[in-house]
Amino acid sequence: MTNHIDGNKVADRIKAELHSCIETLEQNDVTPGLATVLMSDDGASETYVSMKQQACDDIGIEGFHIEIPADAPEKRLLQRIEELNADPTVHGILVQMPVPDHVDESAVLEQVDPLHDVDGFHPENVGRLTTGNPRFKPCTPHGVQKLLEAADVDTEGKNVVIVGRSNIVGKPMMNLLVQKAENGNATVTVCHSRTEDLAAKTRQADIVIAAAGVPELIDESMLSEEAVVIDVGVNRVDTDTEKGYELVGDVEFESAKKKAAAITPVPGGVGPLTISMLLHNTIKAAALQEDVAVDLP
Ligand SMILES: Nc1nc(=O)c2c([nH]1)NC[C@@H]1CN(c3ccc(C(=O)N[C@@H](CCC(=O)O)C(=O)O)cc3)C=[N+]21
Repeated sequence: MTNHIDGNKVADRIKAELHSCIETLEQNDVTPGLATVLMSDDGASETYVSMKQQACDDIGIEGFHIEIPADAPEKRLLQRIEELNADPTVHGILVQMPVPDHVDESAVLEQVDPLHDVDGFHPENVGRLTTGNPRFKPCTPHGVQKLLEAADVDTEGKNVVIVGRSNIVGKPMMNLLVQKAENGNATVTVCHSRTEDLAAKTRQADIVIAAAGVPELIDESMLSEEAVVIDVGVNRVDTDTEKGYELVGDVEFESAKKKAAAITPVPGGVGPLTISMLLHNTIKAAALQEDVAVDLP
């Protein structure tokens, strides 16, 4: 019987656990603040940013939403980030990716003060993650760990195949899973667009984490019996429905669920955890900057 892992349920539990941290901060006259910066014409980015701001409202984090025209010069974005770094009411800063082609992504990520970098994308925070002493775990990979934990899937000694090598999911996911730590200690293979015979690799996996951004790339034929399947895909496929698109994962869900011991859906799987772990990192940033001890879940 396949275990359908309910991301919304796990995300709601984590948000409930975060409430006590917010109360501790309030008792110390601290209101955590998260600034989201959007410089994009992409509809998906607007959706995600509004979801993040809504989640902040729900939990009591003060949200600041900044929009910069997609055709503005790069220096306008860099200057705005500099102002946010210096704003005492802002503890977390997230610049929604992707940024426009004319903007240097690395320059943007390095402009965010590492103590405000709630994505965990700043090189200093990537370095701390890879050396096993993370300040901020990137939200989606950390959310995947929370889903595996909730599904009682132990990663120790398991063969994990990550499909995708992005800086925001694949690579940090690999780093978290190889660490000598709880929810780590796995043997990890990272596959990507140049991998030969992908199916041969994924069929060896106890756990498959699909984060390639390719709609329905993984199907039943590519899985071992009782594999655990985590679908990180958030692909918008155009349809003639009212919404104009449907959200499709990197896994062909109806096919994969025939073989998987546990599987996450899209939507309703990893996405909600990305949001919850962003709230987690924002609370951690406020606690660090304001020197308040909180007991994070
Ligand atoms: N600096 C930065 N940090 C990010 O964390 C970041 C980013 N840029 N750029 C884009 C990706 C994507 N991302 C998602 C967040 C929530 C859902 C989510 O909650 N999705 C819902 C469905 C939402 C819908 O209906 O479209 C679900 O899967 O249930 C999905 C994707 C964060 N990202």
